[in-house]
Amino acid sequence: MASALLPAIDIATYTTQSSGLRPEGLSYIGSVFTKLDAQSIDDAFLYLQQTTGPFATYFDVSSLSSIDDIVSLLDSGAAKVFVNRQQLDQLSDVKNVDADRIVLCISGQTKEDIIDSIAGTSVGIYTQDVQDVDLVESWLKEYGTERPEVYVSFANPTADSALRISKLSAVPIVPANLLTNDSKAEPELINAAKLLIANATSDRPDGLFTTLVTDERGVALGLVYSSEESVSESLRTGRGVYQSRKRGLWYKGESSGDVQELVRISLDCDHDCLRFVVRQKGRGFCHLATATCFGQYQGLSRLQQTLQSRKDSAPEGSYTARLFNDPQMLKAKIMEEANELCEAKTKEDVAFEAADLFYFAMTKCIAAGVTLEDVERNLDAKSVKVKRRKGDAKGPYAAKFGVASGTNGTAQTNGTTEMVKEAASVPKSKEDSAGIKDGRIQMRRYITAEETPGAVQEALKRPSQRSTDKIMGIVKPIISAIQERGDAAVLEYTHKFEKATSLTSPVLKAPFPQSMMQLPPETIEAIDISFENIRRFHAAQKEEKALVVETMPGVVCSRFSRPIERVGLYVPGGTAVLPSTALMLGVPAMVAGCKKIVMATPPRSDGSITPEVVYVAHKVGAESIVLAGGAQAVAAMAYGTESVSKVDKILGPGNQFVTAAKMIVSNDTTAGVSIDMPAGPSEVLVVADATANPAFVASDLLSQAEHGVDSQVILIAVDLTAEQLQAIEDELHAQASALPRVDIVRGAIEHSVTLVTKDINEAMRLSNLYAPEHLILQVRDASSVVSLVENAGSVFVGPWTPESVGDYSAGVNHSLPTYGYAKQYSGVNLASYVKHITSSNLTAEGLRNVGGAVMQLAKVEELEAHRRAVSIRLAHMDRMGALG
Ligand SMILES: NC(=O)c1ccc[n+]([C@@H]2O[C@H](COP(=O)([O-])OP(=O)(O)OC[C@H]3O[C@@H](n4cnc5c(N)ncnc54)[C@H](O)[C@@H]3O)[C@@H](O)[C@H]2O)c1
Ligand SMILES: N[C@H](CO)Cc1c[nH]c[nH+]1
Ligand SMILES: [Zn+2]
Repeated sequence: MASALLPAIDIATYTTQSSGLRPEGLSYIGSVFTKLDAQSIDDAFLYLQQTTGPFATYFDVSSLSSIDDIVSLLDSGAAKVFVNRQQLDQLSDVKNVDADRIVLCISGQTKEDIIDSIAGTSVGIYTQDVQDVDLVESWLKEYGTERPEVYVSFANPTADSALRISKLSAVPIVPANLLTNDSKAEPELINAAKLLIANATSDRPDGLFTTLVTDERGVALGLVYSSEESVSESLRTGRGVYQSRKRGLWYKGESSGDVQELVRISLDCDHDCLRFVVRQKGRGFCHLATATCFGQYQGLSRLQQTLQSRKDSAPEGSYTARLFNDPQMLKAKIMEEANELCEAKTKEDVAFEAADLFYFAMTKCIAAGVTLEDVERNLDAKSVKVKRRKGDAKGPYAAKFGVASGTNGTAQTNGTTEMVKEAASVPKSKEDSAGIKDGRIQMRRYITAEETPGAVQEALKRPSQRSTDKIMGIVKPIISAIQERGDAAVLEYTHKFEKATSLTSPVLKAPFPQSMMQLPPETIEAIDISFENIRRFHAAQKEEKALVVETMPGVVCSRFSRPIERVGLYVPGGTAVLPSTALMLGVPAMVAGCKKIVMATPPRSDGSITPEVVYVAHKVGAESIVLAGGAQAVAAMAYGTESVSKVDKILGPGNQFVTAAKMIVSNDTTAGVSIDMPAGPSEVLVVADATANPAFVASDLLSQAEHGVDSQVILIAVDLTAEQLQAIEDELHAQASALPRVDIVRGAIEHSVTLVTKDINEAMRLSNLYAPEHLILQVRDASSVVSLVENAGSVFVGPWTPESVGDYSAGVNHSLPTYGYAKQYSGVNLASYVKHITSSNLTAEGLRNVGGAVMQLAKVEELEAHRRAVSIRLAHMDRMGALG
């Protein structure tokens, strides 16, 4: 359906234009028109990206030179493009471009000119800057209605010329700044309501227009009548306003409160029925308090209504509410139902299983604030795509079900190395580099010289984390519960999250029973070797002597360190048990001389603790082990409970709940506790040049990718050829496929990237920008590159230094800042366990030397007692003749 009226806008300024229709007023009409040139094309793409809702945008692209830009506009959601003859011919060769999305710009204004111009085409026509409206009117009349859609813009737009064109079923294009929704506005403005219904017909004696009211999904809510006045009022107020045959002008919901927000007004195909699309508020449209005048909503609309009401306030025991509160369970149900739908054979079974899947999928949508209308808008946007995807199954699914996978084909489908090679060849475009075309475990690739700096920065973004607000919303009540109910609350959360329902005490006090640390001798040996290396490296960081400086004769300043008395060490245990983290946190605490070491780690579901962790706790002299994880463990150590000892500082990495809890307690002045740093999902960045061994590079990337799906690994390839890059990618795919945690790796690799740089300087600039937790240098003369490192948690130099030596046994610490915090934080080291105290010690001579400066500054700050503390002493010295 062509629009009854096209407001013309300038996309760069229409949101701020001072007169005429603003964005909301325009949205009621539903479509806008804009003329593009080479300068405004970027604005157009941005506009299409940002504009949601009922706008259909028509672009005059006749002055653009690139046909690719025009196709991209259509692909990005442009409703129609107005093109010149040459562009029309070029577009006819492009697949998937529907003729009804093209309008031909014609120059002449006589009927003969027009017949010539549109010969051989069936697209709409646009005649612009019309001066002689009579002429256009006459050929429009002559043509009748059996003609293509016609769009007309005017050299001097007036209400009269626009109305004349509209009445002949052509579409007037009128500048938005001349349109108004207020019938009482300035006379020089053109009333949009008049234009909208100029071409509407009424078959009723009272002249009212039959009006169908629907919701955004097109579900009929009821039938009413409109007049020019009611349409005008509706546009002015943005509400459903109609013409009641008994009561006159009817502002829907004025007395009942069941008002309607106006979305859009349009005409049907033969102009004898108006359609109002509205958002109904309150109980519903019908006076009988049902959603529609034909009864309650059915099907998906009904499901949406029910789910939304469950989300707003669920009755006790509601299954849907349980799903909202347990995303893992919802995920499991969606997978389960998708599988059952795939297995269903009969018509009945397919309908039954599809209904189940819709229910769980809609629950996911409502939980995320997504409506059916949003989903349908998405479907509509996809349906107008010009550049169609092939639609083959993605790698793992293709491999599992033995079907075609992606555009390049892969080893999974036919096993030919030729095709694998083709898939891995250096990409030319971003789309090629998406890394998702086949079943290979492969990072996205970017050649930095071919990208803008912004695109490279975007590629280096960490995977998005759950919103901080959401995490805080989960963690705060846990912390309050621990503060209020101590041990009982800790146990409750451990029962809930760790499923360790048999546990009756949240703490295990030292000495730990030997039976809890039974280990194979080779494990004991490995822990002992690592323990000793970590001890040595951290002991060497000890400041044995105080730092002493005489700043002026007789003025001696010194600084010495003291261990923090009580430390709480969090050892993660969610996706993997990490006894090595117990070593990394416990050994420096012991070396620093912390008097009380409290360790916390989530217990296993049978209530026991990993024996390796108990063994390490024993070796470092821990006072106790808290058998809890997450925010509850952090809160218990921050505030103390009946059995958990309160600590002064909490250290250790963890997931988002742990990190959020650490931040909250460290900001609570009543807790009196500090933290080490934000240490989240593991990361590694490998810089490799042509001297690097592809197998080594791949193994280092994978060693951090296997930590969790939220891990991220980056390869910066310095001036590598396509073959060298491919060798690394082949290794990565082959090694990853053989790993027990391949599914986790796949998740991590999905948001991991390779950047191909020209030289080592560019590589290091990007590495410093990213500030990785671990930086691996596998380049020629790697030691000399260390001088270029500005930001990194820990650096691994040369081919014989895999990152995992640092994770376990070399001696360096593996508890390191992630998420770019290496720009301002150090990893855990001995200094993390001590505080520094300074002291000053002055002789009488010293006070004479520095006293004048002190007294003068105290005077400036008007702090007389400060000044006197010096002057009294100096006077005393004078009296005593201390210095003569
Ligand atoms: N940066 C470093 O130095 C470093 C070192 C080692 C590990 N890590 C990282 O630490 C992280 C460890 O995370 P993890 O999950 O394996 O273990 P974790 O011990 O940090 O978290 C597990 C705990 O999270 C809590 N939890 C889980 N789901 C919850 C929910 N829905 N609501 C409230 N609490 C919930 C539970 O109490 C559970 O015990 C990984 O990302 C790993 O890469 C980082
Ligand atoms: N690489 C992790 C820190 O990001 C630490 C670790 C423990 N075990 C193995 N790795
Ligand atoms: Zn690791």
